[in-house]
Amino acid sequence: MEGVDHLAHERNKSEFDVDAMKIVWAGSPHAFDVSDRISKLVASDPGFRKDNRSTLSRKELFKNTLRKAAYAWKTIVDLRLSEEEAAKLRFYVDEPAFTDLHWGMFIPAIKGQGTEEQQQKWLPLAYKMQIIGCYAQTELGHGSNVQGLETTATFDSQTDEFIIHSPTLTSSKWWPGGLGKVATHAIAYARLIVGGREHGVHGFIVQLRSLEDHSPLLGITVGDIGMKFGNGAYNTMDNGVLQFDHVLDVYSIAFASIAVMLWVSQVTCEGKYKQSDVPRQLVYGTMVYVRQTIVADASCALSRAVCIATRYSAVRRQFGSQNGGPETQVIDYKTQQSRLFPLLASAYAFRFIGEWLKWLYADVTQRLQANDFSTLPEAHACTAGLKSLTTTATADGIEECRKLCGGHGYLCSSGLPELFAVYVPACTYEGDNTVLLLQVARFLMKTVSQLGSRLSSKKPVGTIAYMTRVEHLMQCRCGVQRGFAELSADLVEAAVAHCQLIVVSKFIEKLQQEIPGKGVKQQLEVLCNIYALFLLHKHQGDFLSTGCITPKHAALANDELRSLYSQVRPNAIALVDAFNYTDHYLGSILGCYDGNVYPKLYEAAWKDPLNESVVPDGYHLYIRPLLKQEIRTARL
Ligand SMILES: CCCCC/C=C\C/C=C\C/C=C\CCCCC(=O)SCCNC(=O)CCNC(=O)[C@H](O)C(C)(C)COP(=O)(O)OP(=O)(O)OC[C@H]1O[C@@H](n2cnc3c(N)ncnc32)[C@H](O)[C@@H]1OP(=O)(O)O
Ligand SMILES: Cc1cc2nc3c(=O)[nH]c(=O)nc-3n(C[C@H](O)[C@H](O)[C@H](O)COP(=O)(O)OP(=O)(O)OC[C@H]3O[C@@H](n4cnc5c(N)ncnc54)[C@H](O)[C@@H]3O)c2cc1C
Repeated sequence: MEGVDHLAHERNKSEFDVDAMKIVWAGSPHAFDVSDRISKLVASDPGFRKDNRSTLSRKELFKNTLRKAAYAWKTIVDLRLSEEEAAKLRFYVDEPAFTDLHWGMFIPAIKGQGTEEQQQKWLPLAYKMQIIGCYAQTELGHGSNVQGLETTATFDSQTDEFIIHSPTLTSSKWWPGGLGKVATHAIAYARLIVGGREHGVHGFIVQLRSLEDHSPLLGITVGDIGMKFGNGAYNTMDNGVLQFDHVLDVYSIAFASIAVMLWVSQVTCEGKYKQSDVPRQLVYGTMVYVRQTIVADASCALSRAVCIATRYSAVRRQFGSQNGGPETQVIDYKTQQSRLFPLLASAYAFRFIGEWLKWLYADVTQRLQANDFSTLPEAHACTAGLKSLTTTATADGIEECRKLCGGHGYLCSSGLPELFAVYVPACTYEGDNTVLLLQVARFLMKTVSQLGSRLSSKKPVGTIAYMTRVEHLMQCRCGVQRGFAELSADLVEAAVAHCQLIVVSKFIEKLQQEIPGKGVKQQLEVLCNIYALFLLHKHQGDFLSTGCITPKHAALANDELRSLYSQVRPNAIALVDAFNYTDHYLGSILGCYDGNVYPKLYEAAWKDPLNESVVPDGYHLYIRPLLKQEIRTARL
């Protein structure tokens, strides 16, 4: 029945202050206030409805996305929302669109790599959306290997301009989000050529389309690359293809012939290339920035799936009826708990590692401005490794949540298929996860000698076990006199172990902070222990081989895990309520707040266009002749 909370009995079991946990999850009272207010604003506005997406064609879907993006922008302007509130609104609208790349990459690239003069020119236009940008780095032939990009940018000292060109088919820009049909400008990455000499890959702001009639400019061929995984999902995004035919570009982002660059380099009016003494990898700075945002997004995506699966696991009953009594809630089965609760713990773990990574990025950015590059290698390794670890775990976790919901998890109305289809490219974009782990492995090879010293420092026992595991995995590999390439598969395992060590140790550090609210810290301690012991159980071979734990320890850890699952059980619904997601944002009948699933599933089925007629289109043409056929077959 509508209005009845079918999960009230579960909510009454909670042993902690849920409102206080909502603040912990949001990050602060202010952050909670903004999230709560904006999520409800979006949920209550029919202009942001999304329950019809699966019934739209690609063109209808894309046009609807443009409408929503424009409507969101009008809402932001009319309500004079702050940058923080606007970002939250775009998040809760929950539709991959060109705005992700405009706000998520184009603007950060100009802020991170542009000169003062370029920032003054481009940022006001971008902030007012008087230009729409994309990040055009990947090409048809190269994505992971940035130094293999083929697009060229040749400096013409006669005209003080750069000529951008796609010399081969494989140099076509391919994948940039927003490029296909919307972006008016791109930050295009190209090989800089000055005076016949090549100076590696740099970024250039290039106008693609007319601001008058949106037609591609002279020398620009641009379009969409076609349908992607899933039906709705990422097909709301116009990932594009772009070819340059000797396009004149006067706005290099990394170069300005008339402005001294703080960061990368400059090309003087006389056509001289001057490389300043900063690491060339600063040109990759935007990718580092986005990778740390993607870690925060992983906690959002995983928590969404876990919220759906947890609520539905409390609603769903199957088997176990005694004397005609109610059947057992599937959340009470130990197998369901052993699959679901580590994902719940991971969602919280990724939330806190995302907070730490945001601090690390801000710290390294501040140091860079003082020409202190000392923490750049660690920042790169951390953002690359944690992006890889959290997106892989989240993509796998969303799929596990679908399976935890049985058959109904496969319905679009569960919200899980769409969430999975939208989320899984995160394992590839912003760096293929294996390629990024190889970067971490390379960093570990260089710093493995320091691991030992870090072991001796006063660390909680749990962390010591995880540190010993990494050191052991590295020494087993480094000790073998074979090349990096030969050992790369093993070194990637050590890289994963290193990233898991970071997540566990930062979760433990979080618990050393003051955390207000009755029972809140206790719940987080349970979740931290579940995260750490679940991984120890999953990788116990590694831990046993270090000698850091014995088989008896491993067995005790498993017993403790079961006990921890029992401690989480009465608090599970409250722990997912703490995410404070509206039913609109969840987009899931199985995960609806009131748990009134079956009537909603049944009602939703009849809304499917296929049920607009009792007799389906095609019956008279195809089925009736089949049923009426007069085939004389002796066998039948
Ligand atoms: C619920 C749904 C949520 C949906 C998500 C919503 C929002 C999220 C927000 C945005 C996402 C939205 C849309 C998707 C956007 C996707 C955009 C993109 O994909 S942009 C393109 C991304 N491309 C890549 O990531 C390419 C990956 N490749 C590389 O980064 C590099 O090629 C490389 C693998 C790192 C190799 O580089 P290179 O060959 O130049 O260097 P090496 O020789 O390996 O190393 C030399 C040296 O430099 C160090 N180093 C490398 N990179 C960096 C860096 N970034 N920073 C600092 N240092 C770096 C490296 O460690 C080596 O050091 P040393 O060993 O000391 O020599
Ligand atoms: C949805 C989506 C949105 C995107 N948006 C953008 C965007 O806005 N802008 C943009 O510029 N790009 C974008 N991209 C492109 C994305 O950044 C690249 O696809 C990504 O960096 C992976 O590169 P690749 O496609 O070349 O993969 P490849 O490197 O070709 O990967 C193929 C396989 O080769 C393996 N491999 C590659 N190199 C090595 C190695 N050295 N050692 C071991 N294994 C290796 C990989 O692990 C993988 O298994 C997007 C991609 C997607 C899917």
